[in-house]
Amino acid sequence: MIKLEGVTKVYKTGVRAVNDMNLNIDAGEFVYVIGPTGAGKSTFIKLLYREEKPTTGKVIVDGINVAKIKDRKVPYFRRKIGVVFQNYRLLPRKTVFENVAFALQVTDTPRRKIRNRVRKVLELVGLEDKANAFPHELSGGQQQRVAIARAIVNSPKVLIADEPTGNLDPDTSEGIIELLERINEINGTTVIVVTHDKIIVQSHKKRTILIEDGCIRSDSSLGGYEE
Ligand SMILES: Nc1ncnc2c1ncn2[C@@H]1O[C@H](COP(=O)(O)OP(=O)(O)OP(=O)(O)O)[C@@H](O)[C@H]1O
Repeated sequence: MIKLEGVTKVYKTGVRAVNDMNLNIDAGEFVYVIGPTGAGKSTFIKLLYREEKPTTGKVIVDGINVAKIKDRKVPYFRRKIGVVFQNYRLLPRKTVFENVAFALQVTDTPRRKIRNRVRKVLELVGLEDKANAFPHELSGGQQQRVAIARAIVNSPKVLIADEPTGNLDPDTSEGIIELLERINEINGTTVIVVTHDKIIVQSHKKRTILIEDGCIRSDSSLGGYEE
């Protein structure tokens, strides 16, 4: 589903954020990406959803060479990939329902279909009773669940979460990770989670990729990592 071939990213400032990276992630995998601050984790995932283009090398997502996508086709490509961030990034003046529906409205889906689909994903994330609430009326964990619902409403093939539990307490974090695992299992979505949370990585025993200085230092399918 995801393939990196000799990928290097050098920013205009001269910083080499990703350095000759090679990687394969199969459809349906659940992968943690860990590493110290500044290691290149965010750059790695930005390359996947074409927020950045590689300086050299190839990034292939679902058979598509990401750097070759024409600018006007980027929105179509992005429907294959749902992205969730640490700070939720919800629209503050829209309700939970509207925040999730928004992602479908831009795709011209009929209204009835939108309603049914949004209800279904809100049920999956456990927020069916919060459809009419505004983001500020929700806890951090609930806001992250809305962000996840929004990210999966278009049924993407890949779901990327960049520090999804960074602002949450341990119990709430565990709930978010369990939800991401459920989406992986139920929908077969390929899930990539960037995290600093050692407890989560050590306890969930999923494939774990350690990035340091823009390189993959270890890649363990058994989960966990060596310090
Ligand atoms: N737009 C940019 N322009 C120039 N340099 C950048 C840019 N974005 C990131 N960098 C640099 O690239 C390197 C890798 O950054 P990146 O954000 O990918 O690391 P990270 O592993 O996600 O870090 P953190 O865990 O702190 O989020 C860092 O040295 C950073 O300063």
